[in-house]
Amino acid sequence: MPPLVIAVPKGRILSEALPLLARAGIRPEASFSDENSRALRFATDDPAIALIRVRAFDVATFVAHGAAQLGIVGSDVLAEFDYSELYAPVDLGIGHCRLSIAEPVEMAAADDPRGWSHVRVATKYPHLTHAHFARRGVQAECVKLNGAMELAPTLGLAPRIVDLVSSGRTLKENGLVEVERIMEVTSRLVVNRAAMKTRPDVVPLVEAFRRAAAPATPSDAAVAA
Ligand SMILES: Nc1ncnc2c1ncn2[C@@H]1O[C@H](COP(=O)(O)OP(=O)(O)OP(=O)(O)O)[C@@H](O)[C@H]1O
Ligand SMILES: O=P(O)(O)OC[C@H]1O[C@H](OP(=O)(O)OP(=O)(O)O)[C@H](O)[C@@H]1O
Repeated sequence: MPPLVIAVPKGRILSEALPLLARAGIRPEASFSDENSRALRFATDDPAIALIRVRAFDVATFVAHGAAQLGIVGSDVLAEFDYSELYAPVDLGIGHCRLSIAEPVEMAAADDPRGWSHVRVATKYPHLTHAHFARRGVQAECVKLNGAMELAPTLGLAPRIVDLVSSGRTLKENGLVEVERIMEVTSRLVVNRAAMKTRPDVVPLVEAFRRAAAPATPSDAAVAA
């Protein structure tokens, strides 16, 4: 049987994913945690498990198509793609943020979201944005960007944005405020549904991730002390 491939996002999730992989008993070769390495596929100390490092938005695509059997991906990306081939059995409790609508501070002072009937929005999440506004009976026109959404209002690209917010610092430093939350986001373990049925090595690994993600209870801490 070929090695099981786990897709892990490069960028900000990687640093939070490393301790989680260690707790799940997955020990990658040293270059995996080196952001400067140009390698994309990495061995682990278990010849039956390999890791690939891909863009956060591509993790879902690799796993949905069976190119990787498991992956770590934000629930924002999962909701944006909505792949039926993906099963997301474990909330990994990392990558906490939220997807929100934001607009310039001055605009927010005189704006009432309940009065919106049509909005033009810059976002990396056109599907989620359309779906959210459609539920509210608002027609949304999306300008798709892949980053730096916060520039859109001041440069006249779109008066509002839909983007991820964590500390709120990026919004603040660009003169924007959050006016509505769309969803809370954490990273999930995703599994290719067909691989789950056909490969006996998938379920034990899902269980290893489940144990690795479980928050330590006070009694665990007492045992450890
Ligand atoms: N500010 C944040 N705080 C916590 N988690 C975040 C934050 N921003 C993004 N995330 C999570 O990390 C994932 C990847 O983030 P993002 O899309 O910004 O990619 P990136 O790490 O900048 O890499 P890329 O170069 O592929 O865009 C998101 O899908 C989301 O789940
Ligand atoms: O509320 P904050 O803590 O400031 O975080 C929010 C920022 O984090 C994400 O971008 P990221 O840093 O991943 O860069 P990107 O624009 O390249 O995706 C997101 O797109 C915001 O810009």
